[in-house]
Amino acid sequence: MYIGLSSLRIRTHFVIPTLNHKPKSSIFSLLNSSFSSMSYQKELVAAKKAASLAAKLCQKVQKSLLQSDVQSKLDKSPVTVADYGSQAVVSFVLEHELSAEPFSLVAEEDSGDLREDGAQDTLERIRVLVNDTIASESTYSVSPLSADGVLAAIDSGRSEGGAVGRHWVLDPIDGTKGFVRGDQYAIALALLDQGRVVLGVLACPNLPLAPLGVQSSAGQTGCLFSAVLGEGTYMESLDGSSPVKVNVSPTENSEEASFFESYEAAHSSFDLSSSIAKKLGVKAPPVRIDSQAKYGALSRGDGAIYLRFPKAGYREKIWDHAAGSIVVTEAGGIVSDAAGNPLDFSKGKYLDLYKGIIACNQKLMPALLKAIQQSIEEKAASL
Ligand SMILES: Nc1ncnc2c1ncn2[C@@H]1O[C@H](COP(=O)(O)O)[C@@H](O)[C@H]1OP(=O)(O)O
Ligand SMILES: [Mg+2]
Ligand SMILES: [Mg+2]
Ligand SMILES: [Mg+2]
Repeated sequence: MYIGLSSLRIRTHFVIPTLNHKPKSSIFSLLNSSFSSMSYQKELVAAKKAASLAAKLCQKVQKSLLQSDVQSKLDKSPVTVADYGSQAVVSFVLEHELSAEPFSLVAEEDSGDLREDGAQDTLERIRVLVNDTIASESTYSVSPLSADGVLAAIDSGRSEGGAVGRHWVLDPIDGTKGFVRGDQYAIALALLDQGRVVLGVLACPNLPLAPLGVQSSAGQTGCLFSAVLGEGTYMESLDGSSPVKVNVSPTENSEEASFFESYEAAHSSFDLSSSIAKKLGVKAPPVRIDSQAKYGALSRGDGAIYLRFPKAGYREKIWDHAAGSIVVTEAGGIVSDAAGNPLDFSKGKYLDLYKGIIACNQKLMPALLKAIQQSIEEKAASL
């Protein structure tokens, strides 16, 4: 159902919940029951193993990152040996663990630059990293990958995704700028089934296990979030601990709700988020961290709202939100575009959306959508 708010049509999640939120109408119930009767346990085990191993590789590289490890892509964004290595490891583990299933992977990186003249040293560094990481997993007794094997593993991420069949969706390092800075980043892996996210895993090697802002005595970092449709969201330590169920903040009071946004000012309009926060009466300053670690932190209630408004013309990719969105929705939250429309992961690599991406709990959503619309109108009027 939509309500008119000025010229914008706003989908009222709080009236008709998304498919993840036990909708009442019969068509939604039918759809949901057909998905929830499916088990994704084997896929979940494989995804957790793949993301954890890739996290090991990334942690090793981040500890001693060399200047030569970081390159620039055509769009000027950074890519490192760890982005490539992580993609190769995830691709290898998924194919190995799920060899009986058809395999389709939509992933951020491709091997184009690594096949150029002069990239041999970088490729060799990646090959050694990938083989060392795979060898550290005692259940794999496979011969080491050749350079061609590594290139092929990276390139198995070339699928376009879509609304038919199953597709894995991977960001091997989400938040590469944070990774290079020594800050937050995530390995984000999700599974689409008939265009819908049914499973998501987020490995966040630098995220404290204790809630942000709370000092734990041990100060342990490294979280693994996982979610399967209809089964809730769980967090465990990347070092191995029992998963605990997590939930988004239950707050109904927007004045006490803190919000997350990008660390990088180029990734999101801070002006717009500040205007929205002011309208909601938010008192706390924004919590700015890189990557989908924001979705993980939101899923366990560290903050209550996530705001992301990229510059006009920037197209969001599915691997930047697929895992994070199910981690939040299965923890009881809502993820939508700035007009309240659910994100549609069935259209290939890109998300078509209005203005940006927001997330919070169901009770805060109506006030948040209203504040966003007012702020957008005021900004347009001031131009
Ligand atoms: N100009 C941009 N605007 C918005 N997001 C961007 C931009 N350039 C890269 N990104 C992507 O934004 C995400 C991280 O943003 P943030 O930390 O702000 O949430 C990453 O997925 C990053 O890609 P990448 O996966 O290559 O790091
Ligand atoms: Mg990138
Ligand atoms: Mg990304
Ligand atoms: Mg990335």
